[in-house]
Amino acid sequence: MGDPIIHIDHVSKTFQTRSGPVQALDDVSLDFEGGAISAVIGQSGAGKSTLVRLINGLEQPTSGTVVVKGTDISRFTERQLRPLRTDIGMIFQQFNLLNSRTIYDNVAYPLKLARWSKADERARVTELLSFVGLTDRAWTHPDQLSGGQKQRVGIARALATRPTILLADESTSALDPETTAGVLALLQRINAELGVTVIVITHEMEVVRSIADQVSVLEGGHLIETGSTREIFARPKSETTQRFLSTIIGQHPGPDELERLRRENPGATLVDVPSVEASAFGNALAELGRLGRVSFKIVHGGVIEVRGGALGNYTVALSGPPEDVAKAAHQLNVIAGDAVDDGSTRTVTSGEDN
Ligand SMILES: Nc1ncnc2c1ncn2[C@@H]1O[C@H](COP(=O)(O)OP(=O)(O)OP(=O)(O)O)[C@@H](O)[C@H]1O
Repeated sequence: MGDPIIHIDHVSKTFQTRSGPVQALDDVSLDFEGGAISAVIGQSGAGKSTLVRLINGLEQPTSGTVVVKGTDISRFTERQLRPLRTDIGMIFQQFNLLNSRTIYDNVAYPLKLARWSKADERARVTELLSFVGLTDRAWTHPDQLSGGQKQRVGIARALATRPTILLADESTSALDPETTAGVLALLQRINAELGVTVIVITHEMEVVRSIADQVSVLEGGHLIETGSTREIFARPKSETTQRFLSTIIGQHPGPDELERLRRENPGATLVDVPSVEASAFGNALAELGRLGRVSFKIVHGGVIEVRGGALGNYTVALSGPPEDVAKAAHQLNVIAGDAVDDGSTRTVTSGEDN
């Protein structure tokens, strides 16, 4: 990893409320890589929005430091924060557009605040509306647009002052899956074509899967996992991450499914292979094929595409002479052992149980 563009160092944030202090973040240390798309995932109340507000200086940490592009902004005044605000664009779940203004004026708004000349403003807004595919809607109002189009206006506005960092706080949570895919594709273009560092805050693993290079998992104000998306998807350490993953990756069979699989595969040994690279799994199956006397069938699971490859969870039914089946189960253990730290491939039911 290169130099982090944002460095969060032992940050805690406590809010004083009438019913007592609320610790929104507890000793969080986290780096965001410049030029990457990073995601922060967590359930409601995990501390995601608080983290975003610390990055753009809307909140100050109770302790610890927030360093943006080498500058500690933790104790900055409003005046000191001004240049940072134009360098960090922000998009929101509810779009936050000005309904009484045209699309053009919404996008031009930050440029007016930054006192751009009329000519520069016009050129920039024209360029941005073309980039987000809304040139023909410049003179309409937000209430005439669909949710996806409104978010595109939000994105154009966020990019107006040419920020190098874009914070997207639940930017697709109000959108249907198809529209979400369009907005995520746009965020990828912003990252790839404009070189903008994108930080996506979400409670949806599907958003992480489809665009994030890196992911950090927050729970109850604690950072419980951080790393490359591929690594975390292949080796989820915490139960929370596993739960998030189970929403998108083929799950391990539950007790009822296991019962059904046993009924449908009498005499077979069922082996569960968690979160393994699809290519490694394919190679392992080819090896099993060479054992000759073992027949195998994938009876449960699924494969997902993540940045840089495919990962899957599989349950395999093995049948044949017991010693060969044991050997085959061992081979599956070996590939999963490469994939997960605890080598947690398990034989969930052996042929002898039936
Ligand atoms: N200004 C505030 N005053 C008091 N408590 C706050 C404030 N902001 C956040 N909190 C509390 O801090 C905790 C973390 O909130 P935060 O909004 O950061 O979580 P989140 O992960 O973004 O959740 P959500 O997705 O629901 O917004 C919650 O318990 C919340 O009630």
